[in-house]
Amino acid sequence: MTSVDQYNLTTVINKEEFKDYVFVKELEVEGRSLVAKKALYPGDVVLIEEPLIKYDLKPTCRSTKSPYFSKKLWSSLMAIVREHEEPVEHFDDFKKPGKTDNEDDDDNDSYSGYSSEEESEDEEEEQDEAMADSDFCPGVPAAILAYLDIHPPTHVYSKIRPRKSFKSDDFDFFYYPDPQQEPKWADHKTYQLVRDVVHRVVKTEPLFSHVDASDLINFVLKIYCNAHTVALPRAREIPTHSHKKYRREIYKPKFAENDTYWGEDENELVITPTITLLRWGSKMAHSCTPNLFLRFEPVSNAMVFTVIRPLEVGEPLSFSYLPEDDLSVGGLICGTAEDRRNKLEKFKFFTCSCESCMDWDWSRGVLCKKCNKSENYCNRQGIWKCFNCQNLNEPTFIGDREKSVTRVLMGFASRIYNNRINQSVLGMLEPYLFDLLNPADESQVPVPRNHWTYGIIHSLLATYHLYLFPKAFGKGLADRLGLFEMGLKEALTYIELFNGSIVHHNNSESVSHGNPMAAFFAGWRVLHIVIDLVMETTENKYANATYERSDSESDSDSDSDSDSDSDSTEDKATIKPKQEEILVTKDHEETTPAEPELISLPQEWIEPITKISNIVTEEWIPLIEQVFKHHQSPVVDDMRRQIREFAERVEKTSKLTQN
Ligand SMILES: C[S@@+](CC[C@H](N)C(=O)[O-])C[C@H]1O[C@@H](n2cnc3c(N)ncnc32)[C@H](O)[C@@H]1O
Repeated sequence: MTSVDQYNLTTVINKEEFKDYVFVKELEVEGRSLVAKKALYPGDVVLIEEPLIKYDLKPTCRSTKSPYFSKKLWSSLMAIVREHEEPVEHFDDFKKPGKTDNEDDDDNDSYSGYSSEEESEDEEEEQDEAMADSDFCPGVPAAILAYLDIHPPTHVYSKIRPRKSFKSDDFDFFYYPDPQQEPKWADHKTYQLVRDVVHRVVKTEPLFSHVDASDLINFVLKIYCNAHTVALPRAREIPTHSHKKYRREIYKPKFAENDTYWGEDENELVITPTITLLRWGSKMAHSCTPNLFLRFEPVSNAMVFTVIRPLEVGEPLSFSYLPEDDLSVGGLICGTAEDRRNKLEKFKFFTCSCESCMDWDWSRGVLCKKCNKSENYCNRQGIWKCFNCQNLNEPTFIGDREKSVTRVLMGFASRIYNNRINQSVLGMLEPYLFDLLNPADESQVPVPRNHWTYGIIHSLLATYHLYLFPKAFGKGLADRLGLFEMGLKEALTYIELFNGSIVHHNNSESVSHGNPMAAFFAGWRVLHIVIDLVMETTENKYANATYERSDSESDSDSDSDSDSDSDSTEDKATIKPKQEEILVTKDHEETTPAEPELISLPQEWIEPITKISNIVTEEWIPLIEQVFKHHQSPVVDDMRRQIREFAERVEKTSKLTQN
């Protein structure tokens, strides 16, 4: 074991704690890694580090961040990479319920009820996007462009001042697959792609004529093996209702000082992906159930690594190299262990041997053909076993069915959460998702309860019933159709499934921990919709209202108000809450909403909402409070405050109903 102060610590901001908390150790499988020097506890911040290099993954103009960017060069780099890479499957390809992969979808318009003009514009947009992003685009072009920051082409752009000057050995500290050391890498497809692309770029692009091809190949490989992708928020939209507005008012000044990269409300953020390479952050092993949580703070320009579960002396520190979001297959939330391993082998050059990958794949429970329970799991060797009847039999669902369910779900999720939902997708969503759970075609296997896709189906259904449908067709109609009750039960199913990861597996056969932070942030997507709905529904928004009437209005309009149609009524008439009763203006323009008059929740909502509230307050809040106890985040503080207000509101309004 070696002390970290034997090495260069210039990029480390919390040097004292870092030296006190970790050692460098050569591990048998993971190689050089950081291990705990003393017992560590949730909330301990082991490393705060500035990146050695940071650049845009998708540069769009010449800027201080991308001084060598030009549209021509970028298109040329993208075209070279695409020429060398294999075509990839995209998830946005929908088929109707009951249709097989090979059937034509030419009656799509009559099914969705939308014009073909609108449809074809969407298709064009999608094709553009599919062209723009592929497995190695824009990753490889962006890394190649970033290399010019380190080795500037002085012969062409003598006027561009380098952003930062690098020492000749700055990049020696990073692992990369080197075929000269280990000949097996010469056959790795990603290695071959990078090698061929770089040779072509150096040969054909004048800006790269001074570049040593093998140094650039190594640099791109070091980026792939060691760098982090950080999604920074770029712009924020105006909040829509007073509760959100109030939240934003208190949140805005803090946000300007400090920020985290996973954002507050994905629907309101435009994200710009940034690549960062950290000298020490890159020395931690990967785990699919990591013991550290990683976030970026733009103001201090630093990555922060926080402990999320207790670590014993000598235990390796780990974080996830894989995406933690709920949109990427092969990340911590979506996909199977096999998907994760394939991704790590392709992009990170290793076969994962973390505790989760050595365990049974608990995210992939499929139906046992013998006992018909979704308790059949697979191990690393591809052996299936039923944990209910112990049978080692051939399971159902895996193969084409699993692939097509995955493709459909990720297609919907990507459209919904990237704000690319049109009316055609909106029309398909519910029948499609219901069909996955109860297929009209009896030869199709329903999605099993213990398969990861079951949770995603419920998150999408909850989003549809609680948010998308009411937004498109009105809350009154959603209420009359009982969609809120349905959506709340779906939200509960989703949150209960994630709670399994928050408190980790208690199955006696399991050796792996869960993914509490990833589960918390993915769960938030649905939780915040539930919170907004409950807060809005339990406030009497007409309590302090005045009724203003314009002269032109006829008397017959006056009786048109009813609870269930409140949205449309609000549009037509002029019922306005009194401004001064909503916002109490204080000396320094600080605004506080007036105490709302509370109204009861509908009786049928109470059970699912109370269960959701109990889970998040008893399990999630203590976890978040521990993890952020030494290093606060305004984004998480705000989430926590919202959860507390929600729990209080649920308690108060459930009593109202009981009275
Ligand atoms: C970012 S580097 C980690 C530091 C590296 N060991 C070094 O010496 O610089 C990633 C490499 O560490 C090893 N590694 C990290 N996590 C691993 C895991 N869970 N299973 C197997 N190898 C792992 C792999 O060799 C991988 O390519």
